[in-house]
Amino acid sequence: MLVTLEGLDGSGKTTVWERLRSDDMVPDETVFTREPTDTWYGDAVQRSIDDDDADSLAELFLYTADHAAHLSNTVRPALEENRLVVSDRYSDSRYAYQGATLADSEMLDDPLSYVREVHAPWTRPPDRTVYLDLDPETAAKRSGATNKFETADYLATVRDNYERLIEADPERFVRVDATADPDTVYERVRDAIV
Ligand SMILES: Nc1ncnc2c1ncn2[C@@H]1O[C@H](COP(=O)(O)OP(=O)(O)O)[C@@H](O)[C@H]1O
Ligand SMILES: Cc1cn([C@H]2C[C@H](O)[C@@H](COP(=O)(O)OP(=O)(O)O)O2)c(=O)[nH]c1=O
Repeated sequence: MLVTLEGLDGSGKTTVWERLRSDDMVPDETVFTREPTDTWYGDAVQRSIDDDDADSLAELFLYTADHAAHLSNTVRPALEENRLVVSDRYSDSRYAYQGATLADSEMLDDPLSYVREVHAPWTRPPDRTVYLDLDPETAAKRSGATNKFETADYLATVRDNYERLIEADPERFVRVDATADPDTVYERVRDAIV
């Protein structure tokens, strides 16, 4: 089973993901992974994140290349062995974030749909997605605004995009209130996974 953790920067995904790794209730053979990945593809993505002037379309394809390699090298092999895979960010991050960065593009009427279409023929959708729901102001504050994506204005558009994704696929998503205290958030996420 493939479970993904999604939400705005600062919503607490990595905090939960780290804690799940040492939880006895989570099967030992679980694969914990993330996007951007810790590979040279992920390094290329990181360079783009750090470049305030990066071309938005080029950036989409860097993230998408990283996703393709992540699927073939990590996610699909683990699923073939019937292992639980827990990914800190995955395809919905692209739909929500690049859907927002491309919002001003004159070439695309509906960037979110375009990014989904680019993935559709070859991606492997998650079986369950835990969405850590947080308002953009708190998200920007918690994340420390360390990169170009972490402003409340931009994150508001990203959040609207996540809402569109949830509306289109309500069965897959489990919404968790990320303003709750860390222990409560953690228990709700774990209950959604095991
Ligand atoms: N439930 C919570 N309440 C308050 N602060 C939190 C909570 N969960 C995480 N944090 C803090 O918010 C910041 C961002 O958390 P992090 O797990 O890195 O988020 P993300 O991976 O979603 O960007 C960290 O300083 C973390 O300690
Ligand atoms: C995976 C992914 C991340 N991002 C963005 C979100 C983050 O601002 C940045 C780095 O992701 P990440 O390291 O997960 O940041 P955080 O822990 O703060 O949530 O990349 C995208 O824009 N598209 C994507 O497909």
